[in-house]
Amino acid sequence: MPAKVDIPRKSIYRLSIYQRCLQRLRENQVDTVSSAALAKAAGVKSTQLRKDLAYFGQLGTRGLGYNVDALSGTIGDVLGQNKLQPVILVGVGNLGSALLRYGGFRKEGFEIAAAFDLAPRKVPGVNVPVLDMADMAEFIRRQHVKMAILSVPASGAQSVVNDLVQHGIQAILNFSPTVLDVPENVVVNSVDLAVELENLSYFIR
Ligand SMILES: NC(=O)c1ccc[n+]([C@@H]2O[C@H](COP(=O)([O-])OP(=O)(O)OC[C@H]3O[C@@H](n4cnc5c(N)ncnc54)[C@H](O)[C@@H]3O)[C@@H](O)[C@H]2O)c1
Repeated sequence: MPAKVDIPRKSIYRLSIYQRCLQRLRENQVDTVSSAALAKAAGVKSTQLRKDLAYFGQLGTRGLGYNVDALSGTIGDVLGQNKLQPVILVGVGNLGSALLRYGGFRKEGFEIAAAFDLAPRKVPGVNVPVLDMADMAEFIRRQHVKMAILSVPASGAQSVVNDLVQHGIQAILNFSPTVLDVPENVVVNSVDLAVELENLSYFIR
C-alpha cells in the first residue's frame, strides 16, 4: 500500500461513500458487486471508482466484480474503522453538546472518549465525561488519541489547536469559523454549514 500522502484526499472521501454503499449491499445480502453498479450507487464514474480502489491493490476480479465483504473490510482497514478510534471533543456548548448526544459515531468506528471545556458541565443523558482543559494533555497521551473535534468559539480556536497539536493530535474536525494554522503533518477538515447553505442558495436563484 503506498504511503497515505500519495492518495488524494478526495479519494479518501469517496472511500467513505463506497463503504456506505457496501454496507447497504451487505444489509441486502448481496455478495458481489460489479464496479459499474458500485460506481452508480456511489454517484461516480466507474473509471474513478477503479482508480480510487487501485491505490490499495488488486481488489476485484475481472468479470466477477468485487466481493462485498472483502472490499468493505479492506476499506474499513484503510479508514481505520475496524477498531474503535478514540476522538476527543473540545468546546461543549450548543454544538458540542449536540454532537455528544449523537450516538451514531460508534457504528462508524469512532468513539468520543472525552470532551473538554473551560467550564466543564455534564451533558444530561450523555455518558461521555466532560473534563477540564487542564486534564486534556494527559488524556491525549494516556489514551493515544489522534483525532479531535473542535467546537469552541473562533476567538479561542487557534490556541486550543496549538495545545492539541503539541500533545499529539494529528487530525482535527473543525467547526470554528476560522482558518487554523497547523504544522504540515496535521490534517484539518473544516465544516461550515453557512458556506454550504450559501452554495445551495446560489442554485435556487
Ligand atoms: N461549522 C458550522 O457549521 C457551525 C455551526 C454552529 C456553530 N459553529 C461554531 O461552533 C462553535 C461553537 O458554537 P456554539 O453555539 O456551540 O457556542 P457556545 O458558546 O454554545 O459553546 C462554546 C463552548 O466552548 C467553550 N470554550 C470557549 N473557549 C474555550 C477554550 N479556549 N477552550 C475550551 N473551551 C472553550 C465554552 O465554555 C462553551 O462551552 C462556534 O465557533 C460556532 O461559530 C459552527
